[in-house]
Amino acid sequence: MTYCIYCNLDFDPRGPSLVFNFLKGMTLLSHLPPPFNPQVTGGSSGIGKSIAMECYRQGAFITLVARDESKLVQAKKEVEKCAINDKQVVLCISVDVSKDYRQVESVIKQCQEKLGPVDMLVNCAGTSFSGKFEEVEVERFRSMMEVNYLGSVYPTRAVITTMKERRMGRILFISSQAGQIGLFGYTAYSPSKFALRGLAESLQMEMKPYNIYVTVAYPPDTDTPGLAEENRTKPLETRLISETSGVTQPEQVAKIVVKDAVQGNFNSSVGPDGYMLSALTCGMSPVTSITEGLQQIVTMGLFRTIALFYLGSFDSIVRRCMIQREQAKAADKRE
Ligand SMILES: NC(=O)C1=CN([C@@H]2O[C@H](COP(=O)(O)OP(=O)(O)OC[C@H]3O[C@@H](n4cnc5c(N)ncnc54)[C@H](OP(=O)(O)O)[C@@H]3O)[C@@H](O)[C@H]2O)C=CC1
Ligand SMILES: CCCCCCCCCCCCCCCC(=O)[C@@H](N)CO
Repeated sequence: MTYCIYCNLDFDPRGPSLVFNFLKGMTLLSHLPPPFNPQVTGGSSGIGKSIAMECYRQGAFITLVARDESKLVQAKKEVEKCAINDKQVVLCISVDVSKDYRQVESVIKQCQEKLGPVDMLVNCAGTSFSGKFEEVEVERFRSMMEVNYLGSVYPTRAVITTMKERRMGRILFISSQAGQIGLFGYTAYSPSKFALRGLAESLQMEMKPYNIYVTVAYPPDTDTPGLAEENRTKPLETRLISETSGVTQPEQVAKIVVKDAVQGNFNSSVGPDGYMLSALTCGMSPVTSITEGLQQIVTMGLFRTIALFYLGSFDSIVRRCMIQREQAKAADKRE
């Protein structure tokens, strides 16, 4: 038995029976009240910029974090156009979120002094790369983990203490559908996005009693400068497989993920494929509403059946591309 400092009662930290905890785990959440003060890493481009604009439209104070100062200044102007009152401010910080933790911590501290405590951290700084495993430079495996994984750990670590003290906060991680399934061409990228899920699940279990809610978003291909860059090296197989989920607009992704983060939902998915993937890969991830839990239970078998068809078609794409390449090679030799 342990003595509880909050309620002055002798109590057992394991709590009551599993059945009771099952119901308690799904307690309804309180929304983050506006105006909130989000810090958006990767806020100078693509999905991050759209998220900043979406928050600004809801009356938020924003901090944009990225490396390139000219892109930050341009994004600040675009975000400011979405203002709904004249008290709102956009602050820009130029820092590499993946390299030096001390530096990340110090700039975040400075900006909290100016704008007050961050109550929502959006980890969107990231980069993608696709290519065949044996053709990906070895250094790339490390840089992906640095930017996409450590680049989310560092800012989170820098804001969490204040959030815990204030008993309030939201942490949003932008993973990807490629963080739910491993696909041809994503041997360097996918693991860095899967890693965010492990981080998010562990962090959520630690933070829940402090009223801090963690959200992981899994967008499909989204029309951004980052995607255009990735498409320059994308293998045919990766392109054909990704087409299954189509291309979304960053504004649509932003609307969905901001709503989910404000509500405190753990999973945030975009589109019907995204919904199926999230239900199918829910595993032991936290559940944030009774409806969500029931939907997962009821749909699991059906979605796995559908998934087997998808997997079959992906394998067939890979096989056909290989045959096509070998035939082209043989024809080249004959000439
Ligand atoms: N577009 C897509 O199809 C999808 C994207 N995602 C994920 O969403 C996130 C955003 O993607 P997208 O909008 O396409 O990307 P963009 O390339 O358009 O934008 C990336 C942003 O991150 C910043 N950034 C990159 N590296 C660092 C760094 N080391 N330190 C600080 N800031 C950095 C960039 O600014 P700067 O270079 O100046 O630092 C820029 O603001 C990524 O994590 C990506 O993996 C997920 C699913 C689909
Ligand atoms: C029931 C089962 C349903 C299965 C649906 C499967 C759909 C697979 C499509 C995967 C698309 C991967 C997008 C990666 C986006 C990304 O992160 C990069 N573009 C970043 O730039």
